[in-house]
Amino acid sequence: MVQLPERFVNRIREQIPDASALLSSLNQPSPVSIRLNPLKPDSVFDSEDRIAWCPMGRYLQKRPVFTLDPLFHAGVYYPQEAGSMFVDEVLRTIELPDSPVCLDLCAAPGGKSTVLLSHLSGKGLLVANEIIRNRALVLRENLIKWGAGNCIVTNNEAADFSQLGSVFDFVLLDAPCSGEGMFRKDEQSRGEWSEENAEHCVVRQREILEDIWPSVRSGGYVLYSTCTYNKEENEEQIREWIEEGRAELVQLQFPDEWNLTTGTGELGWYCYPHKMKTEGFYFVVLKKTESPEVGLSGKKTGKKKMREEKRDHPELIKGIVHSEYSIHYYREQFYAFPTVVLETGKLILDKLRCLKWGVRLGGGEGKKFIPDHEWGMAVHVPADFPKINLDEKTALRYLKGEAIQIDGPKGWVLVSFKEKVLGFGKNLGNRMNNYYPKEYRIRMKIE
Ligand SMILES: C[S@@+](CC[C@H](N)C(=O)[O-])C[C@H]1O[C@@H](n2cnc3c(N)ncnc32)[C@H](O)[C@@H]1O
Repeated sequence: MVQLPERFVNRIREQIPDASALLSSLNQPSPVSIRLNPLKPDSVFDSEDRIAWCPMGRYLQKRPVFTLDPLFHAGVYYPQEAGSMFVDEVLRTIELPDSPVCLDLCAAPGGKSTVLLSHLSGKGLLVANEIIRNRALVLRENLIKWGAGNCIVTNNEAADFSQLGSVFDFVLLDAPCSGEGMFRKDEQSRGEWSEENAEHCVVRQREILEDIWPSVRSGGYVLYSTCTYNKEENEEQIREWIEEGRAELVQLQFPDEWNLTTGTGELGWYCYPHKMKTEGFYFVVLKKTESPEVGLSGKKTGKKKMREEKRDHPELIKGIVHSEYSIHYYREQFYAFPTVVLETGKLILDKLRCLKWGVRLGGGEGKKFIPDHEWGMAVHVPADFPKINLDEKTALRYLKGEAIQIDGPKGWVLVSFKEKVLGFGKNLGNRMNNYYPKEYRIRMKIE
């Protein structure tokens, strides 16, 4: 086992009274937990223990091989560390408008974005952003699986958002950090830790917070979180914001039996693994008191404007009767986007680098229209195609990208497992062409 860094151990001994208990908990096995998707309800894991602060959260007795479970690929649940699920409890506590515009600024791989989308339950809009492109692609994959249509995925820097004006009612800033809270779950993170890196994180977090601040509307909320115990990256990071009157601290209260620990000066909350069945996690909620708000910037972005074109809707799309979504055509693809937040959606499409915008329905003229995988997975814009339910073994073969034989109607079909959609296929009669995206295919050997 990789040793805990000595300087970390020394600091923890100075920082917290029950340091020995914390340090020895880091050599225990990590709890395994998942969060169910309320948009794709299923009774799987019904008998497992519940997580007190997150109604959809479950502790599992042992770690399954998630890759080999078709329900995981269908977006029925997301494996997530239980401390991170406090985002759910916070969202239930604060008051947001009816159709809130939310941002998850450092979102990949997407765990907390799926909490936000579950909470929004189709209302408002979530912009899930990730600065590193490859990670942003993983984020997109996970959010496509989750199935919510009221979502945009962007690949931008925090400062880019200021072009939108003070548009966000809620910003989640799950900051890149020194990762001490992951020392148990991910041993490698012990080797990557250094004091210099932690100092570097402090500077970077500060810049991100400063850069995103103008994008929060006055009266809006910022949930700041990290997975580290280092108070310089946590309470010390936001103290100034409060002292300077830029924000006020949102007072949260939790039942004593949950065993959360307050940060110094009661600034925020810690999940400590020796006191709770979680990894290390810190969170604090700020309410922006500063005004005036920032207006839309007319600054040239260098990004080519996305021009919407008029096109007749192919037969397959005409079938969608959905008053809450409107259909748009950009660069040879049809998209469905929630109408109440369309203006914001178009603004984001113009100014930022979007990797996902509402629900991509597909493209191609007339009979040659090819439905997009994203449409198949979406719950808010249901795709009305015949469903072919597969057994587990065949479902895994489909997820590996194999051509399979099915007994069903010819043409486009939705392939499912236990009634949960996995993707599209085109049944030719003697075999079905597999339209499961190449980049998402299972590469693992299946016995
Ligand atoms: C703690 S992880 C996010 C985990 C994610 N919120 C979740 O729940 O799955 C922090 C993310 O911030 C991204 N990041 C790093 N530097 C950044 C920057 N300067 N601005 C915005 N995001 C950054 C990292 O690439 C990383 O994906």
